[in-house]
Amino acid sequence: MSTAPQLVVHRDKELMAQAAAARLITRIVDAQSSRGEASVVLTGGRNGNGLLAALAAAPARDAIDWSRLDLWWGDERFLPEGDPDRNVTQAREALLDAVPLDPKRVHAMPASDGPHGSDVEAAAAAYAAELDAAAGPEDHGPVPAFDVLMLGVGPDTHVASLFPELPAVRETERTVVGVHGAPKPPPTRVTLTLPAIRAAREVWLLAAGEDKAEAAAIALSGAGEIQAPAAGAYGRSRTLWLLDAAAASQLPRSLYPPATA
Ligand SMILES: O=C(O)[C@H](O)[C@@H](O)[C@H](O)[C@H](O)COP(=O)(O)O
Repeated sequence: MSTAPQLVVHRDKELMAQAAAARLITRIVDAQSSRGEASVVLTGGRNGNGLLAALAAAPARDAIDWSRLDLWWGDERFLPEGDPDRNVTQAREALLDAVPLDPKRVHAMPASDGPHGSDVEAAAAAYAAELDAAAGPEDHGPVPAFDVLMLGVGPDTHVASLFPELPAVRETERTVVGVHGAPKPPPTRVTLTLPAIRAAREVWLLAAGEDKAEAAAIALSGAGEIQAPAAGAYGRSRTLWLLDAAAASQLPRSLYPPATA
């Protein structure tokens, strides 16, 4: 059952990142107060890392009990450990190295020089097994019901490493797959699939900047998920698009309230 997307439009990308960070703090604190822990899926890219940097700078940052937060990734560039282009490397620089996380709860996707070597399919299968092991009886399938799963939106409407028309976006069974020939470098990646994304309680799509305006308009206009993967990304109880005015500039005004501050 897909949840209709809710849109929030902010003045500019800086304010969008700050507001999204504040929203994430509240969501994590609420989950931790009701369940004793929280789980969040991070995304790579400028908007995703911008949110993490805003979170690092947020005055209320440490309302989060970092020791009871599980972090997962929606995708990862299949590069050696520590490569500056890996999403986990950039997340560490933006936030993770500044907060007292429990290392056992930071679930980075395998690197290309890890135990699976250059076998990206084996790396994907290992991450799928880790997700399955973390899922509980109350979850819906072999993936934890993440509290928030965040996705940057590419100019071609890709999310995670699910690119239009490529095999990964067509996957209906596996939760994690390898990607070859990604149009956004590097070409080899590991990614959650749409079934895994849809296990999340809430899916937040981040789109800021003029270069996202066409993608947002296409994805929110009823396009199919194979041609526009962002259109297929929705949560079990909430699907939230967080945009800035530039990224929302091609959307019908009827889709969202007047831009908030
Ligand atoms: O590994 C990646 O590159 C990201 O996970 C990717 O899905 C990203 O979120 C989008 O391409 C948007 O990136 P920008 O925010 O930089 O436009």
